[in-house]
Amino acid sequence: MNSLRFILELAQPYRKSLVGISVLTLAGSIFTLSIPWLAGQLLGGVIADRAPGIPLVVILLVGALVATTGLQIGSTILSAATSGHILADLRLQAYRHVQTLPQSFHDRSRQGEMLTLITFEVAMLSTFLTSTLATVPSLLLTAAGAVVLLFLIDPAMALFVPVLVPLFYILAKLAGRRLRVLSRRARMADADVVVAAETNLDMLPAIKAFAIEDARAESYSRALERARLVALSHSRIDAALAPAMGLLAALAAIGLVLTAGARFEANRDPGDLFSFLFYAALLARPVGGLANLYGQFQWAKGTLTRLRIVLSRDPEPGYAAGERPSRIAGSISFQDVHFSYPGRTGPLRGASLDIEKGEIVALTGANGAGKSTLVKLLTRFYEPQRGTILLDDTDIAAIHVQHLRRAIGMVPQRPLLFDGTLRENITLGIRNVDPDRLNAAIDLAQARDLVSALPEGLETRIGDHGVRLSGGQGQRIGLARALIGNPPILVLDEATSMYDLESEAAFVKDCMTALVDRTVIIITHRAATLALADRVAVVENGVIRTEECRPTR
Ligand SMILES: Nc1ncnc2c1ncn2[C@@H]1O[C@H](COP(=O)(O)OP(=O)(O)OP(=O)(O)O)[C@@H](O)[C@H]1O
Repeated sequence: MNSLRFILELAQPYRKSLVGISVLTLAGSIFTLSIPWLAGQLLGGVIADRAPGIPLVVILLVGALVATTGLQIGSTILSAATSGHILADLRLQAYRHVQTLPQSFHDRSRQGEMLTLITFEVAMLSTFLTSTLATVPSLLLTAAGAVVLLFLIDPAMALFVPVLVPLFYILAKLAGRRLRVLSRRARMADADVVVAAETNLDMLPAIKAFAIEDARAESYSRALERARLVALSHSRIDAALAPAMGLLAALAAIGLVLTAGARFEANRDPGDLFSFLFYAALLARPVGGLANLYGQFQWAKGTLTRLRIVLSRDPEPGYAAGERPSRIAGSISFQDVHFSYPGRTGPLRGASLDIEKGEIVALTGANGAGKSTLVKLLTRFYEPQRGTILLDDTDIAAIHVQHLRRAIGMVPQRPLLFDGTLRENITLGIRNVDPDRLNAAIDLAQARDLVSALPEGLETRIGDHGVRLSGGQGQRIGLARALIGNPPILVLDEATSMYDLESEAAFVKDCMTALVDRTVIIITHRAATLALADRVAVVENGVIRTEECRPTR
C-alpha cells in the first residue's frame, strides 16, 4: 500500500469535514479569481476615465473581498476543528493498538520513539490532512483558473506558463529528494531528543547519586544539537522551495510587463493589461502552495510509514483466543517448555513442572536461570517455542489472554507504581471498585497501618514510580493490587527482596492469610520465604528440578 492510499484511508472517516473544507476553500478560490479581473477593470476604468461603470465594479470588488475573507475565516475554523478530531482519534487508535502489541515488540522498540510517534507525529499528520491536503482542490482551481484566464486575455503572452511548468517540476523533484532524506533524519533526531530526556528523567536519582548531571546534560545537549541542525537543513530547503517558485513566476511576470506594454497599448483595453498582470502575480500563490504541499508530503510520508508499520502489526495472539472458563481452580502444568528470547539461547530447554491447585511452590535458582521467564510464559507475555502450559487442563493458548491474566495476581519485585493516589495505585485507576473488596485486599496485604499512617490515607499521592513510599511499602501496595481481583493464582516474584530478615519474617507471616486457598508461585532466594512453600522447584540449566517436598500445611 502506498503512502497516498494509506493517508486517504486515514482520512476516510472525516471525509465530510474534509470535503467541507475543500468546498469552502474552493468557493474562496472562485472569489479570489474574480479579484484580479475586477481590480484590472477598476484601474482600467479610472485610467480611461470611464466613470459610469466604476460603481458597479467597486461593489463587485468589495463583495468579492468580503466573501474571500469570510470563507477564509470559515475554512480555517473548520480546518482547526477537524484537525482536533482527527488528532484525538488517531492518537487513541494508535495508543489502543500499541497497548495490544506483544511484549516482544515493546522489548525491541524505544519508548520515547513510540511516544513521539503517537503524540507529536500524528499531530503533524492531522494538520497535513486538514490544512494541506484538503486545500489542494482550491490551489489547483486557483492555478488552473488563473492560467485559463491568462489565456483568455492574451493567448500568445500566456504561453510563458507552459514554459515555467518543466522548470517548476525539476525544482520540486530535486528539492523533494533531499527533503525526503532530511525528513527521515529529522524525525529520528527528534525521537532521540525525547528518548534522551525520558531516560535521563527516569534515571534522575542515579544521575544525582553518581553526580553525573553535567555528563547527562551534555549528552542531552548533543541530541538537541543534532536535531537542531537537521531541522535547520530541512527548513532551509522547505523555506526556499515555495518562494523560489514564486520568484520564478514573478520574474516571468516582470518579463511580461516589459513586453506587454506596447502590445496592449496598441490594440487593447488597459484594464485587460492590469488583469493579465494581476493573474500572473496571483499564479505565484497556488504554485508556492503546491510546492509547500510537496515538501510537507515528503515529511508526512515518513510518519505514515512508521504509523503503518505499527498499526499493521498483529496484536498479541491471546486476544483472539476464545475460551473464558467461568471458574479457574488453579492447577498449573508446564510441559516440556522451551523458550529463548530473540537472538539468545535458553533460558528454558524442556522445563516441566506440575503445580496442584492450592499448592504453594517456591521457584528458586541462580540469577538469570529463567524463573521470571517461566511466569512471563504463564501470563503469556511471551509464547514458548515448544511445549505447552496448561491451566486446569486447558492449554493457556486457548484462553482469552485478559481472562487468563485476571486469574493470576502478580506481585513483582518492584511493582510499577505511578503518580496517583494510593487508591488509584491499588485499583490501577479502575473506577467503582467495590469498597469491601478494596478494604479486604488492603487488610490481606497487611497494608492497613501503612494506609492509616499516610497524611491523606488512601487519597495520598505517591509520586512518580511511588517515590514517596519505601520499597517495602511499595511491595505491600503491589500485593494489595494483586489481591483486589481475588485471583485463584498468586505469583510473588522476589516480593520480599526489599525486606531485611526481620521484616521479611513479618511479611511472610502476614502473607499466609493472603495465600490460603490459592495456588501460589513464589520466586525467591530467601530462606524465610522458602519456608512458606509446600515444595521447592529449582530452575537450572533450562530445566526444573523439584528438590524437596514439605508436608502439606
Ligand atoms: N526481555 C528479554 N529479552 C532478552 N533476554 C531476556 C529478557 N528478559 C530476560 N532475559 C534473559 O533471560 C534469562 C532469564 O531471565 P529471568 O529474568 O527469567 O531470570 P531469573 O531466573 O528470574 O533471574 P533473577 O533471579 O536474576 O531474577 C537471563 O539471561 C536474561 O538476561
